[in-house]
Amino acid sequence: MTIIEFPKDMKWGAATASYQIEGAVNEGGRGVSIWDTFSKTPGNVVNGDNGDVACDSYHRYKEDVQIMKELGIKVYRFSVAWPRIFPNGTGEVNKEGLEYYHNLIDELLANDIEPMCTLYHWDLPQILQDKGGWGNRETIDAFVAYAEVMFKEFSGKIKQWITLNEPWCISFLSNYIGVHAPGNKDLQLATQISHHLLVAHGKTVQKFRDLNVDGEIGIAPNTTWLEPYSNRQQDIDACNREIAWYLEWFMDPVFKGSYPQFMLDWFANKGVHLEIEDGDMEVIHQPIDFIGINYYTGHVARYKENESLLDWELVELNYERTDIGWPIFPEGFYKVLCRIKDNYGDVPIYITENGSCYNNEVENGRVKDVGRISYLEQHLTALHRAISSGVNIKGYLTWSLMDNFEWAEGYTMRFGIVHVNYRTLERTKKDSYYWFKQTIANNWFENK
Ligand SMILES: CCOCCOc1ccc(-c2cn(C[C@@H]3NC[C@@H](O)[C@H]3O)nn2)cc1
Repeated sequence: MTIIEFPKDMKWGAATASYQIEGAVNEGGRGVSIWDTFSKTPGNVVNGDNGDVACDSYHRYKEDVQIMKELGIKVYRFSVAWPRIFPNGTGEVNKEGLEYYHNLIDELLANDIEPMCTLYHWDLPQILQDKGGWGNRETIDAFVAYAEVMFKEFSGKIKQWITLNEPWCISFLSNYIGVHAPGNKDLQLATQISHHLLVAHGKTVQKFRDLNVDGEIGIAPNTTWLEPYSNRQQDIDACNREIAWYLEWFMDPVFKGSYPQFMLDWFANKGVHLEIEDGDMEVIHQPIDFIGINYYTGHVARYKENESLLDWELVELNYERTDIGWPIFPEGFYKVLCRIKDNYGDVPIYITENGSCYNNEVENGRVKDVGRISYLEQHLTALHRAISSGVNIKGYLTWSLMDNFEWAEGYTMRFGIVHVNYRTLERTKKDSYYWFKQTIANNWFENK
């Protein structure tokens, strides 16, 4: 038995996102988002699920905040739906949208919970997509204008801001692989979008500084880990390319002011020509206050010529998997955090998403999600190893507070520590909720 104890100032929290929990898509003056369009296009989402109702948090946020308060979290990460603030993407501000988020934030503050606000968690106003979306440089300034309204409206209430959630998903998953909205399958477009996203991030950080907003600002890349199957250089290089595709492709421009040259060369060999305007890299290279790191899973892989985009293949070693099929790979969590420290030094890091999919249902009023508790034990141990190795971890927010709309998987995949009955919208705290509550209260847990 080993006690895993965290630093005294560790901030514990939970995370959600607007399109995944709010519902009320036609209320409060909200405009249409690309996920409304994508989810209602047949074949894109399992069972044809969509976010029309989701967890109905738009109406039930007070109940949700009480669940957070009982949990004992210090910080709650949520995202703002851009189409609630600018229904048409730009132009007239929707006051009802601002009012909803004031009500949510006031409820959090009244219960001594700090709001961590993600400005963009994938629900782009459809009207902007109709004009090219993130593939159109004009969307950059539309995003900065939206962020400016949010900064001016909520400065003083929100002290931690995240510009973009998972830029790899926004660019490559959604515009090259094509399984998320808007569903393009174009490497040139996706790579150019990744650049526009970084410019939007940098210009937003500049605006944040210019407005002298009280608080901190960061960005939340999603990460993965590929462990080389052998110590052959080709296996090591192949795994490095995939890890860099999620991490250094985005964080090197932010922290070093340039893209990784080996990745630029790789994309050039695939016919990609990145349009970089004068001053773009300087704008992207704005100092930020923290990084939000999202980590779920890793794999073992090896080089395979002409296989997929980056010439690697998975090697099946029968790791235990969660119900969504992702291997349970806590070693990768530890290693990617150490890689971030090696790359970028002591930048403060919040784990803004880590969690697992287990689809246990309610039985006699209880949800025995033992798999999720085991996942948390393994990944919090990996996190503790990283802290012990000198990684500057400031907080851990689990994904997710509650079961919700898991994008292309719809409602079939449950990531919450609170179960949601999507027919009745009843919330049921899972065994993992009580385990996490005790861990937060103790600031330690026992590894058996
Ligand atoms: C068919 C080929 O497919 C290639 C990989 O396809 C995916 C799909 C999904 C993910 C994915 C989903 N999540 C969880 C979310 N993070 C943000 C929050 O909104 C959570 O819901 N993280 N990563 C990655 C890769």
